[in-house]
Amino acid sequence: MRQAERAIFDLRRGLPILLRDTDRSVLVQAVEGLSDDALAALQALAGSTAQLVLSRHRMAALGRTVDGDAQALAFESLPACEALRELAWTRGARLPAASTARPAERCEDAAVRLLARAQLVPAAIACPVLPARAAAAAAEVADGTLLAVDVSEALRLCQSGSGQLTRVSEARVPLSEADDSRFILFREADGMHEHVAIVIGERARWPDAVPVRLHSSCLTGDLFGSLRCDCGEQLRRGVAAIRAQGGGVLLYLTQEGRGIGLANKLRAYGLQDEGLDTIDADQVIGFSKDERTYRVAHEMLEALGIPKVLLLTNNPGKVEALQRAGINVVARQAIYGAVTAQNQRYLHTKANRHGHWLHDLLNEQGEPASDEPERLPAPGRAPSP
Ligand SMILES: Nc1nc2c(ncn2[C@@H]2O[C@H](COP(=O)(O)OP(=O)(O)OP(=O)(O)O)[C@@H](O)[C@H]2O)c(=O)[nH]1
Ligand SMILES: [Zn+2]
Repeated sequence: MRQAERAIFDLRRGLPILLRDTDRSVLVQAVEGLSDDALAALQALAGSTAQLVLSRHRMAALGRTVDGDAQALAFESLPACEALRELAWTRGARLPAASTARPAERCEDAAVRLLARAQLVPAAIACPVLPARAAAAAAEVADGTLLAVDVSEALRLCQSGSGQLTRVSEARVPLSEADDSRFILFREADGMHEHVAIVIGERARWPDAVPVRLHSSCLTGDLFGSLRCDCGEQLRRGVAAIRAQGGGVLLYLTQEGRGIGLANKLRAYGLQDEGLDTIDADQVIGFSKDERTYRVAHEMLEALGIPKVLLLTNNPGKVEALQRAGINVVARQAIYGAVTAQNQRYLHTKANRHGHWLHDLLNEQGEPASDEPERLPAPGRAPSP
């Protein structure tokens, strides 16, 4: 999958890539960072008029419910870059009347998925390469100017991730809440994403069902104590709760902003300041309510030899994902941060629209009612809230 992984870097740099299917090739580029000159150059190389490809979440934000995961929009007269950007992620933008939408073909679909994986706004410019221009495009591929990627490979990367993790390095790192901790770093095959397992206490003293927390990174909350979310407190309380039970593991997953990346999370915060909730804000930028998968977490638990866990979370999705992957989640323990004036709305949205188990906390309006572990049904059956 090397070409597809390389494509992510090119897209992030604002370069075009060539996606190749069996019967067609399409030049694609991120709308984010696009200039009018780059757009003209792309169309000249392909010999075709560009289309705008948007995710179905963005289409929904534009008021269109559509089939499929992405739509390709054709215009009677192609808008300038600035207007394309507006269509890609500005709130309140309207589709021009003289535009037609059709379900994206494989290349266009892969373009949007690659952009999401690159943590850019999932909106692409796509120009099918006309037969008369195929030789010119091939020449750019041959001299290394343009990266060509097989569309099946790109789709595979986006669907399943980049394969095996490598355990890279480790060290003892005493923490204020757990002075007997080790950090073990894992790297994904794409070389881009790294995740850390914080192993707390002596393994011989761990409970049979190992206390585990999956924590998705949140720069603003974890590092700076942002009051907009509950992450920072959950992180520290998570370490302390694991320590208090004799030790276990906190997996610190590089999944900033529920997988949309910091740049997009800050865009989403701007939209929340205009009145949208956390889910609708992500949708305006083109994302689902949660872009995370927990395949990496499962692989890390396997690498560490942990088949049976007590999971510290309020998120039913995490329990389900680990159970589906074959980890025996025997119990679930609530892990709360404090409710503040600034994060109250966010927590209510998590409870009401994400289905997080936060109602006890929010009803209490203060300290949690209970953080006793709650036993879960055997895998295969849905856990009760
Ligand atoms: N997109 C987006 N992400 C956010 C926002 N606020 C916090 N996050 C991210 O949400 C994630 C929260 O991660 P976790 O605390 O692991 O997960 P959770 O789904 O809340 O589940 P538990 O804490 O285990 O109950 C982090 O990646 C944060 O960066 C927001 O307003 N928008
Ligand atoms: Zn946070």
